[in-house]
Amino acid sequence: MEIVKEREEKVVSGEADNYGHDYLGILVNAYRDSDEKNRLSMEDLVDECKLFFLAAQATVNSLIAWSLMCLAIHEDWQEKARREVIEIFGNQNPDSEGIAKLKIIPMIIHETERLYGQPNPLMRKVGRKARVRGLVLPADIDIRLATIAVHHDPQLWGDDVHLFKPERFAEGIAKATRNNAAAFFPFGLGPRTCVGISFANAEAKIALSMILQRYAISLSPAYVHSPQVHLSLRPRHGIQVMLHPLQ
Ligand code: HEM
Repeated sequence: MEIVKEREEKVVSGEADNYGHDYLGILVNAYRDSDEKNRLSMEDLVDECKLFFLAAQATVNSLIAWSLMCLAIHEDWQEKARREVIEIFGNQNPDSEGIAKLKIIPMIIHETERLYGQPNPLMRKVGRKARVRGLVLPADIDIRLATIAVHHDPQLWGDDVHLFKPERFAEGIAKATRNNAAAFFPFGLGPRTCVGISFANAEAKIALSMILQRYAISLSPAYVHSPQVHLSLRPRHGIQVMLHPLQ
């Protein structure tokens, strides 16, 4: 609320001529909308900020951490990924054109999302009685879609379901799931699919590329594998890796 106040004061004092063009600026604009019908309350503004912070921070943080752990263990994939990154970016910072060309890094990210993705089920309420194949769902019941169970189902992924095998995604998600959209949905499905999906994947691609450009990664002997269910699936004791500068 203090940050919002600061932005408002800058406009009042003439130091700035708008509330900013970032997400917070858009929210402050809506909070100050002259049309009461479109106006956002301060409570909603704060709730939006909390939602974006919680939904965006822990999730991407975990994704990058688990991806690094997988790369530290699977040195062959680390090497393949580094070769791709150097080929595309050299020692320059990743740009959007290069990010679109990455093939190996997205495979690694999807496989990490499959193995270490959202541990909490998606919740839905059944609006009206529905039949799903042989199953009758009465109106008003709550259902929970356990993403992590689906992502670890040997019937969908094979007996090697628990192994880190990015090659599953070599020809994209549709091929990996044999066109079954309900077999892989780390960001949810349908109208309420995560709004941050592209942003999250871009962040992970950039972070992994920049680390691989600079360091060889190996797992510290101090690391204890203990995934913990929280907002995201997080490493209970952190992930201790050793970074060896490449120069
Ligand atoms: C690896 C990273 C992420 C994962 C795995 C993830 C996953 C999800 C999932 C599963 C949902 C619920 C979808 C549903 O109920 O069907 C969701 C919702 C949401 N996510 Fe993400 N998310 C990630 C990153 C982000 C980022 C970076 C942002 C913002 C920049 C974000 C913003 C949101 C918001 C605002 C919602 C609520 C959407 C709604 O209810 O309409 N997420 N996310």
